[in-house]
Amino acid sequence: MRMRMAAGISRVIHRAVALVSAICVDLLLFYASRSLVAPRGVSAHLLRLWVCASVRCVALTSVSRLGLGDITPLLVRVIAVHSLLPAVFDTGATVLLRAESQCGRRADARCCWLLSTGASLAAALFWETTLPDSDEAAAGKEKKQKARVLFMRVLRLYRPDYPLLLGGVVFLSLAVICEMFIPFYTGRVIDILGGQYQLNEFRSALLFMGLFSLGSSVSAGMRGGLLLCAISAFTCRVKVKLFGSLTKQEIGFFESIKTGEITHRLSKDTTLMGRTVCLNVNVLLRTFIKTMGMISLMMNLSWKLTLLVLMETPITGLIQNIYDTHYQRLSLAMQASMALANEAASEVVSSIRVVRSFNAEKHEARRYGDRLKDIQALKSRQDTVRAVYLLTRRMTGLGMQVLMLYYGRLFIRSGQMTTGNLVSFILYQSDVGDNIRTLAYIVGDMLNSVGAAGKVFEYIDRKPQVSPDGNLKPEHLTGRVSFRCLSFAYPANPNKPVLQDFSLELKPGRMTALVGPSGEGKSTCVSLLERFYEPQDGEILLDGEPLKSYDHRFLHKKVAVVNQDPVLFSGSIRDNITYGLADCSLDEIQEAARKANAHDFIKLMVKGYDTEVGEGGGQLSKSEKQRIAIARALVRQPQVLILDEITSSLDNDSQNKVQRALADGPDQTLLVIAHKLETIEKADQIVLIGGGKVEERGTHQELMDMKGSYYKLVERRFAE
Ligand SMILES: Nc1ncnc2c1ncn2[C@@H]1O[C@H](COP(=O)(O)OP(=O)(O)OP(=O)(O)O)[C@@H](O)[C@H]1O
Repeated sequence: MRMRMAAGISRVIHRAVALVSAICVDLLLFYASRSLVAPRGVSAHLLRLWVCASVRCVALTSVSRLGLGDITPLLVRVIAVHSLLPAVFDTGATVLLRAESQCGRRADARCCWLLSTGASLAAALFWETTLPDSDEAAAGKEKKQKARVLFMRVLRLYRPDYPLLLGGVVFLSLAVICEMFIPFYTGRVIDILGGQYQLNEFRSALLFMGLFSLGSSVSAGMRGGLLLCAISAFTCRVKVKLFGSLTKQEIGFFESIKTGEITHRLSKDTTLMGRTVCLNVNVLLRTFIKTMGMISLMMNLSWKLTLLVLMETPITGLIQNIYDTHYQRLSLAMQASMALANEAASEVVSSIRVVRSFNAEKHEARRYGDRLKDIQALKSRQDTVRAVYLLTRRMTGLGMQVLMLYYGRLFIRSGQMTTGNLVSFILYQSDVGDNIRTLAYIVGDMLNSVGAAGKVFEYIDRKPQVSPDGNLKPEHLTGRVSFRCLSFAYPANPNKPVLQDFSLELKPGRMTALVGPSGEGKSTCVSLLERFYEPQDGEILLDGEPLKSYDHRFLHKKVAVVNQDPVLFSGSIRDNITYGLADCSLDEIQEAARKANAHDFIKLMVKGYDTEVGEGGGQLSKSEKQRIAIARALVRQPQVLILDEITSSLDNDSQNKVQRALADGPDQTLLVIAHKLETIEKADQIVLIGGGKVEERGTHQELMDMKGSYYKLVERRFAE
C-alpha cells in the first residue's frame, strides 16, 4: 500500500517536472523568436514566423516525450495548436490588413502567449467532448476505411456501365465549366453599366452569358439522363446477383433472418446503393470541379478575400463531421425500426385468415402502430439534429459574408478591387460556400450509403453452410438410402438434439413408414434427406455415396418430396406441375396428374392445365393443391419418393388411387410419414422413432407381436 502511494507521488512529481520544463522551453523559444530582427518583405517575415512556430512545436513535443515517455494524441494536438496559433494569427493580420501583428510587439507577447495557450486548451476540450479519442472514434475510423473499400467495390461493379458513366462525367464537366463563367459575366455587365457604357461590350457580355447558360442547361440534362440509365442498369444487376445468392443459402439462414430484412435488402438497399453512390459521385465531381474553377477565378479577383473565405472550410468540416456521426447513428436505428414495421405488416397480410378468425385485427393494428411510433420518434430526433445542423451552417455562412463585405469595402476604398469585381466575388463566394458544404456533406453521405452496399455485399458474399458443390450424376441410381449414426440439432436451437445416433436403411422397391409421437423428428429426417440442413455427426448415403457429393439439380430430381402443407406458386397448373423442370411434354404432365388423381378435376376446369391457381394456390381447395403437389413430384419420375403426411388432406378415394399409382413403380424407394393406420399397415417396413433414435423396426405384424411402443401407439389410435 505504502509502496503504491510512493509510486503515485513520484509519478505526479515526474509529470510536474515535465510540465514546468516544457513551459520554460516554450517561453524561452517564444520570446527568442519575438526578439529576432524583423526581416524585410512580407514573404521573409511569414517564412520566419512559420519556421519559428515549427521549431517550437518540435521542441515542445520532444521535451514532452522525454519527460512523459509516450504522449497521447490529445497532447500532440494541444502542442500543435499552441505552437502554430500565433503564426496563423500573424499571417492573417499581415496578409489581410498589412498590419503589424499584436503578437509581434514585445509588450503584447505575454498576452499573445496566454491567449494561444487558452485557445489551444479550449480547442482540446471542445475536441475531446465532440470527437473523443475513444474506442468509438477508433471504430469510426475503421468503419470509414471499410467504407472506402466498399465504395471501390461498388465502382468496380459499375464496370459494364462505364461508357454511360464516362459520358455523364464529360457532360458534367461541360455543364460546370459553363456555369462557372456566368457570375463572371454578371460582374462584367455591372462594371459596363457602372462605367462608360459601350453597346458592343455590353452585347458581347450578354451574348456570352446566354451561350454559357444554354451550354450549362443542355449538358446538365445529358449528364442526368446518362447517369440515371447507368443507375437503373446497375440496380437491376445487383438485385439479380443478390437474389441468386439468397436462393442458394441453406434453410437455417432463412430461419434466422427476418423476411422483412431480406426484402429490405432486395428492394431498398440495392436501390440506395446504386442511386446514392452514383448520384453522390456525380455531385461530388461536379462540386469539386466547380469549386476548384471558382476558387481560381476568385483568386484572380482578390486572393486576400479568397483566403478569408476559405477559412470557413475547416469550421464547416467540423460541423459536418459532428452532424454525420449523430445522423448516421439515427439512420441505422431508423432502418432497423422500419424493417420491424414492414415485417409486422407483411406477417398480418400473409396470415389474414388467422388474424380474422381470432378477431385479432385491433391487436395487430396496435402492434403495427407501436412500431410506427418508434419510427416517428426516431424521425423527430433526426429532424431536430438536422434543424440544429442547418442553423449552425447558416450562421457560419452569414458570419463569413459579413466579414467578406467588410473587407471588400476596405479593398474597394484602397483601389484593390472594382465594384463589379466585388459583385462577381460575392456571387462566386455564395456558390463556393454552398459547394464546400456540399462536398463535406457528400463525403459523409457517401460513406453512409456504402453502409447499405455493405449489407448487400454481406449477403452476396455469404457462403451457404450446406455446400451446393457436389457434381455426382450417375447414369443409373437404385435409390438405396442409408442414414448412418446421425446426430442433429436445428441451428436455431443447437442445444436441443432432435436426432441422436440415428441409423436407418431404405431399400429400392420397398415402402418404409416412419411413425412415432408428434415432435419426435420424423419430418426432420425428410429435411435432412433433402439436404436442407447438414447433420452435426454421421452422414446420409445414397447408393453408397454421401448426399453432399451429388449434383444439386440431379439430387432434387431423383429425390422428390410431397409435404403435408402443399405450396403452389402463382401461375398455371401446368407451370406448377413442371416447376423447376426445363422441358416436360403435356403427355408426361397428364400422366403424372392421372397418377395423383388430379387429371379429372383439372379437365373440368374451363382452361384445363392452363388454369391460374392464384397466389399460393389460393384459388384451389387443399385437396386439389395436394394432388397437384403429388403430380409435381411424380412428373420427375423420382427414384426416392417421400410423402410427408399427405393423406391428411386427401379423401379416401384419392388416397386409394394415389397409393395404387405409387405401387405401379416397383423400383421406387418410398418413405411415408403417416398417422393413419391403413397407410402404415401396407408398409414393408415400419420404423418407430422415439427419443431421436429408431426405437422399433419391423412389419406391422412383427411390431404388433412385440407388444412394445408401436403396439401401444396403435391401441391408442384405435381408442381415439
Ligand atoms: N426449423 C426448426 N427449428 C428449430 N426446431 C425445430 C424446427 N423444426 C422442428 N423443430 C423441432 O424439432 C423437433 C422435431 O420436429 P419434427 O417436425 O421433425 O417432428 P415430427 O415428428 O415430424 O412431428 P409431427 O408429427 O408433429 O409432424 C420438434 O421438437 C420441433 O419443435
